[in-house]
Amino acid sequence: MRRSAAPSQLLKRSQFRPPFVGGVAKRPCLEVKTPSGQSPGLSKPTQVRSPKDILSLIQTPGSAPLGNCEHPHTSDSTNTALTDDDTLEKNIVPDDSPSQSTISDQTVSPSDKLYLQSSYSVSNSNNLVPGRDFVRPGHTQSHASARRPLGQTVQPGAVWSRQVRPGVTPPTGEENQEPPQTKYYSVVWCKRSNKKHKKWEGDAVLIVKTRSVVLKDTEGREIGRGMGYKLADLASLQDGSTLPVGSKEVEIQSSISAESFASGSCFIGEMEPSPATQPLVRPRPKPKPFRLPTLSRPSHTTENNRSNPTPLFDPARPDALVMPRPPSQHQWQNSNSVVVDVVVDPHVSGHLRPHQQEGVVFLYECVMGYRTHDTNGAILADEMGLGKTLQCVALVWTLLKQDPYHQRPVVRRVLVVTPSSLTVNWGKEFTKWLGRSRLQVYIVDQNNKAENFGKQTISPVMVISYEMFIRCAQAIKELKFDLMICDEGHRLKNANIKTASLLGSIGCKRRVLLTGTPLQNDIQELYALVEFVNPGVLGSSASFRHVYEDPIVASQQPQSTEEERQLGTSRAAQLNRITSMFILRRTQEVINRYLPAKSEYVVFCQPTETQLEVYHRVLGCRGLNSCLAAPNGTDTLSALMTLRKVCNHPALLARGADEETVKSELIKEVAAFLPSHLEVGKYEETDSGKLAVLSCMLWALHESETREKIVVVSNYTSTLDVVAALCKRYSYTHLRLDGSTPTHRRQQLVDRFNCATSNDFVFLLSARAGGVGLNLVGASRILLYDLDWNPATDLQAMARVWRDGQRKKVHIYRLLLTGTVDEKMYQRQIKKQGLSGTVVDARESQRVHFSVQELKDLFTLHSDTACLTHDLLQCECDQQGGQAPAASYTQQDDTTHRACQLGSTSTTKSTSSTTTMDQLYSWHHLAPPFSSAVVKDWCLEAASDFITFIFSNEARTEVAPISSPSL
Ligand SMILES: Nc1ncnc2c1ncn2[C@@H]1O[C@H](COP(=O)(O)OP(=O)(O)OP(=O)(O)O)[C@@H](O)[C@H]1O
Ligand SMILES: [Mg+2]
Repeated sequence: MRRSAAPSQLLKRSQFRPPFVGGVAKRPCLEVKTPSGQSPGLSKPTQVRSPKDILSLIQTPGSAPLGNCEHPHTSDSTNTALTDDDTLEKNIVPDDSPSQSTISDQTVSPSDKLYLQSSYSVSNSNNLVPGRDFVRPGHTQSHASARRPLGQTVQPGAVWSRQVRPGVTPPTGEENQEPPQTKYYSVVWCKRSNKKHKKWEGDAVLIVKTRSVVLKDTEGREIGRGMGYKLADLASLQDGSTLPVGSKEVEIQSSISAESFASGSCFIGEMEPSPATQPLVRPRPKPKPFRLPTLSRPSHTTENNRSNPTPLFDPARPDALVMPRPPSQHQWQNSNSVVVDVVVDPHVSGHLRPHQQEGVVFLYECVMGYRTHDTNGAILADEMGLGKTLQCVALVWTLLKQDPYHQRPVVRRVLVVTPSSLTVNWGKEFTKWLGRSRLQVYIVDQNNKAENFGKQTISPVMVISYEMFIRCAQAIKELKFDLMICDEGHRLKNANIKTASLLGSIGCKRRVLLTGTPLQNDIQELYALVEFVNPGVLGSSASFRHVYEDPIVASQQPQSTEEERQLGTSRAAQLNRITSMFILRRTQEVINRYLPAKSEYVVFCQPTETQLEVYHRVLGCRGLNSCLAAPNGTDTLSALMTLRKVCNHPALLARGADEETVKSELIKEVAAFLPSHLEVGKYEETDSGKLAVLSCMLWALHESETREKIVVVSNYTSTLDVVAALCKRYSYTHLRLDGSTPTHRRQQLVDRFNCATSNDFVFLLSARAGGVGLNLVGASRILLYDLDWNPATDLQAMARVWRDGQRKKVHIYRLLLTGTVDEKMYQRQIKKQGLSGTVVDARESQRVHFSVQELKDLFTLHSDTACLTHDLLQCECDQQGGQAPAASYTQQDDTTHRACQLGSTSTTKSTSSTTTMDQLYSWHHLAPPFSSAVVKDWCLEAASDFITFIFSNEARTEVAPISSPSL
C-alpha cells in the first residue's frame, strides 16, 4: 500500500527546535580545547606512536615502506640491546673479581636442544643435500652456532689456552682508548665450574659493549650479564675464547654481524625465499631408476603420456594462466619425476582479474612450498570484495586435478571452514565459477553429516561452519584433508580459543587463511595467525616476544632511546620481510575500476526536542558523573551506549526495550525520568531526528520509479526493531538478518533479496551478524543508522553493496545526530584512520580506552551547531559544495585541500578506503537550504527538513566491462 502524504508532511515541524538561526550555522564555542587550541577529538598527531602504529609499518605490498618511519636516524648506527654504559661503569669492581650479575639462570629445554642440534648453516639453498643438511623448517641459521655439539666435553688446554682471564691487567693507556663498537658473538654456555671437562648446555648470543656483556639465549631471553671487564680482554675475544658471565661461562664460537643481530635472524633464523620467483628453467630429465611396473595409475596418466607428459590445459594459449614450475630444490626431492606445466582451467582463469591471477599464483606457490622452505601456509588478506573466494576456487580446482610432477593430483580432499552465514555462499561460488558438472561441494548441515563425507565419492570439497567444526573435529581429523581454507580467519587470532587449537590439530599442512581485516594492528595476533598457517616460522612464542615484540614495542615508548628505536625499526623490517613471503594484501583500489560509481553522504540529523531533553537528563545522571570521576570500562561503555540509544531513538531507554535496559543501572536511573509518552514499541519519527530522516528517505525511494532497494544497518538489534516498526507502519516489505537468524535461513534471505523480481524493499542487517562476507548487491543504497567505534566494521558493512556484481550506482548514507556522541565517534574514526593509516580489528570496540579528558568531550552535548565536525575543521567554504577562497587553499599530497585544515593530521597515506581527515576536506560541505542542485540526491532532499548538514562525495570510476561466468 502506498501512502500519498510524505512523512515530512506528517511530522510536525514545530516539534523540532532548530539549532541554528536562518539556516546559517553559528560557530560554536568549543567546550574542550587543547593548549594549542584544537579540539581533543581532532588534535594533531604526536610524534610518539603506539605499538599499533609501528605495526602499521609491518605492511604488505602496496603500503608505506618502513623507510617512511618517522623516527629520525642519526649517524650513530651502533645497534645494541645493552643498557646505558655509564650506569654499568659506576659499578666497576676490582680487576680480580669482575662483578658479573646473573639476571636469570635459565636452562634450555629439551625441545630447544633438539632445535639447536638440528640447526645448520646454509649458504646456498640450491646446493642442499637432503640428509646431510637439514634444518628447522623454513629456516637457515646465519651464525655458525652449535659447531660444538651440545653435551660434548672439551679437552682441557685446547681452549683454555686462549681464555680471557678477567682481572689480568691490560697494557696501560686503556682509559684513553676509544670505546669499542658493540660486538656480537655466537657462544655456547655452561654453569661456571672448575671442572676441566666442560659440558656445554646451550647456544646463546653474547653482546659485548665497552666493559660489559649480556648473554641471551636462543629465544632472545636474557640469561646472564656481566660488567667490569677490561677493555683489552673483551677486545681480544675470538673463536674458542672463554669468558665468565655471571654464574655461567661461555665459549665463543663465531662472531655475528651487527645486521644479523639488528634483524633478529641470529635468534629466529633467516628465512630464505625459495628461488621460485626467479625465472624457471626446464630441468634436464634425470635418468629414471629401475621400477617394477605398477597396475594402479592416476586416472589422468596413461603409459604414453607418462613418458611424454602433456599439461592438462594448453600453456601456449595467449590467455593461459600457467603456474610457476617447482624450484630446483623442490625438484631434487622429486628426483624421479618429469615436470609438467600446471595450467589453471581456462573456464575459471578467463574470469580472473589481474590481481586475482596474481593471488592464485601466490597461493599456489605458498601451498606447494615453493616460496619458502618447508612451509605450506598462506594468508590472503585482500580487502573485502576483492574476490578471495574465486581465487580459492581456482586454486582448489587446479590442485584437485593437476600436479607439476604428473603423478597424482596435489590434493585429494579439501576442507573449507567459514562463518555459519557463508557456508551456502561458498557452495554457490564453487557452482558459479565451475558449474555443477565439474565439481560438487559437500556442505555440512543437518542432512549432510561430517562423518559421512568419507563414504561418498562425488565431492572432494567439504564446507563447514566454525561452530559445526568444533562439534565434528574428531571425525574430520580422521578424514585426512590435504588442503584447509579458513574464511574470515581473523577469528583464529587467539591461539588459545578452542576453534584455533582444534583446527591446528587436524594434521593438514597446506593451510590458507582468508581475512579482509588487516592483521597489522596487534603483533601478538599477527603471530597467532602466522603460527596457525606456518607453525614455527616466527620461532616460539617466547622468542617472538623477545626478538620482535618487546624491541618493537619498546621503540615506541616516549622515553625510548635512539638505539631502541633503531633496533625496533630493524626488527619490524625483518618481520615484514619474513611475513611478506606468505601474506598477501591488496586494497580496494585494484578493483574500483570494475565497480560502478559510488556517492557517499555523512548526514547530520537535527535532534528533536525530546532527544535534547533526554540527552541533557542523561548527562546529569549520577551514574554518568561517577563514571567520569572514576572511569572504568564497563560503566563507560554503558554510559556511551545510553547516549547512543538516545541518538537512535529515546524510546529505546524505556524499560524492557531490550535486555540492556534491564541490566544497566544507568538506564534504570534514566527510565525514571523519561517523558511519559516514550514507550517500548512506540517509535515515532517525531521523537528521533534520525528516524525522521530515514522515514522521509524511505518514503521518497519507495515512491520513486527506480525500483531500488535499500539495506539499513545497525549495531543494535533493538534499533532494527525501531526501523522494522517504521517499515510496518508504512507497509514496506522488509527482510531481517541478525544474530538470531538461523544459519540455514541466512543465505535464503540474501538470495531472496538479491533476486531482481522480489518485492522486498528493505533489508535490515545487524552489523555484527551480517557485516562480513555477505553479498547484498540486490540493493543499490545502504544506510548506516549508527556507527561503530571501529571504522573497519562500518567499512565491512558498506562493502556488502558496493562490490563486484553491483551494476547500479551505489549510494551510501551514514546518519549522525548533530552535536552528540554520534559526531564524536565519527571524528574518532576519521582521526584514527588519518593517524595510523590502517584500521583496527573488528572487535576493537570492546577495548575502547578513553582518558578523562576524552570522556568529558564525549559527554558534552553541542546543541548550538549545525555540524560540529565542520566547525572543528574551521573550514571557510561557502557550505554549498563550493570551495574556500582561492588564497586560502593549500596543496598537499597531490590532493586539493581546503584552507580550513586543522593542522596537518598525517603524512601517512591511508591504505584503506575509509575516509580520513584529509580526504574529508575535499568533500562537498553542504548546509541548508538543500536545493536539488546542491544535494544532487532526491532521496536526501526529501528529508532535508530534518538535516542540519551534509558531507558528500562522489567517486566516479571508469567502469570496466563486467565479466560473468557463462552458466
Ligand atoms: N573476477 C570476477 N568477476 C566477476 N565477479 C567477481 C569476480 N571476482 C569476484 N566476483 C564476485 O564478487 C563478489 C565478492 O567476492 P567475494 O565474496 O569472494 O569477496 P571477498 O574478498 O571474500 O570479500 P569479503 O572480505 O567481504 O568476504 C562475489 O559475488 C563474487 O562472485
Ligand atoms: Mg569472503
